[in-house]
Amino acid sequence: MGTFQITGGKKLKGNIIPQGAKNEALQVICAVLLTDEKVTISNIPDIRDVNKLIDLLADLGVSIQRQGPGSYSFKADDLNLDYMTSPEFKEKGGALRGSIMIVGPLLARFGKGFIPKPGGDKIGRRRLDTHFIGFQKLGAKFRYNQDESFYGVEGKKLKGADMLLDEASVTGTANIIMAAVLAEGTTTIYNAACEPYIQQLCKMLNSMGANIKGISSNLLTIEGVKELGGCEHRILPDMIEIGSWIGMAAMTGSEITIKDVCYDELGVIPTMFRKMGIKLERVGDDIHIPAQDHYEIENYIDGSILTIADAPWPGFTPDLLSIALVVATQARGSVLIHQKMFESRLFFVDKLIDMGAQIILCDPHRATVIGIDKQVPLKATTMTSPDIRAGISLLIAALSADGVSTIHNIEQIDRGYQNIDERLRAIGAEIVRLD
Ligand SMILES: CC(=O)N[C@H]1[C@@H](OP(=O)(O)OP(=O)(O)OC[C@H]2O[C@@H](n3ccc(=O)[nH]c3=O)[C@H](O)[C@@H]2O)O[C@H](CO)[C@@H](O)[C@@H]1O
Ligand SMILES: C=C(OP(=O)(O)O)C(=O)O
Repeated sequence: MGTFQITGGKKLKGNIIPQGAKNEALQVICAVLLTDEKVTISNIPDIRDVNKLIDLLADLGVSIQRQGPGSYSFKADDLNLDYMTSPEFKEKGGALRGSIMIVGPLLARFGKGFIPKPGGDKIGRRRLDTHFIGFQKLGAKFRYNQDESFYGVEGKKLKGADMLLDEASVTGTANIIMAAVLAEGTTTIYNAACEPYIQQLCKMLNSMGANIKGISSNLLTIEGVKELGGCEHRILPDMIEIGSWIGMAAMTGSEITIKDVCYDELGVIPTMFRKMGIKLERVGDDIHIPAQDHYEIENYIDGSILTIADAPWPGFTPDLLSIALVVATQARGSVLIHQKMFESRLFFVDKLIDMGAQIILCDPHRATVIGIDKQVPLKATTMTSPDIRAGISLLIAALSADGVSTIHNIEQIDRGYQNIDERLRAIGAEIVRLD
């Protein structure tokens, strides 16, 4: 279990370049399985989850070449499908959430796809019904081995279908799209997720020869094609990292410029941080956050307390709620944080309370934060990162705190943040990685 030791209270200053988006990378890397031609993807983040997925594809027989930093070419022309029933796959395939998205492409191209129950954060129940109901609508047969928690779908000839998803699942939508692009006929997916990750996947698939319409809406129409070819694709900057750096700048009172953010793809994220009183300026395609001693949370027009709640895109992403929560602890004013999607993502507030934050955990989904307006800094402490976004939130708290904090289980942070200690040291943070 790795550990960070952080000496808090330092002002940070400088530029930070966001990594490529983790959740987009996991989708588009799975999409290389849809063709036997070469697919080159750039801006791939060098993080644990993505590297595990790349390893998994290599084990499946995809030839992978590193073209340069963050750039890989993939050629899925000689796959070993028997690997999917091997004990090794049953162990490795379940190590991350994103691996579930190999099932759609394998089903579409080879008529079968298997996966052990996928991992990812333990942040509440994370069902997979949407994925498998979608595959069944396309004509696949589903089976689930409860003893081994092993999922499988088979179907030699998928047929386009109309479907209304039971929920706008991000990975579920991606999986169904990747199955439908090679199905015979037309598929419509209503209540589709439309996060930038999904939009990027659809654009990539169209450049491979797919025919997807309605991109960026919740109604996708897909005309199946016989085969897909190679392409080149660049991953967007990670919007969750960008939000994390905005929060970090505000909490530590630092002046930071986040470079090349693809601002137009950020949806409500900048607005939400502005509602928390954080000044941020768009400069070209950068975000500049000036040093601020105070920031004040806005109330609603009628004077009532602001709620920050997650929702499927274009709503506020659940992956930034923990960060909004930690930022609120040092704001002037109060806010209700309502994590609607996941039921176990707010328990890390105990640690913030130990550090001196004023938070009332109303129930597993809601926490009221009474900001202390930086009158007293948080106190350093020892903590363990329960999940990726709680982990980064605790790290931000530690950077702002008075004294030396220790965070254990930093593998959770490394899952999604590339070289984080080195990048933060480059802008003045005092953070040491202990093994
Ligand atoms: C690898 C990857 O891409 N992971 C992301 C993906 O996970 P993932 O695709 O696994 O998450 P889903 O979108 O399927 O669902 C997330 C949770 O929200 C609930 N739900 C979902 C949609 C909805 O309309 N109502 C609802 O309540 C689900 O029941 C589930 O508990 O999307 C999540 C939601 O943005 C993000 O937190 C994850 O970072
Ligand atoms: C919950 C997340 O990731 P995963 O779906 O991989 O667990 C996340 O990125 O915040």
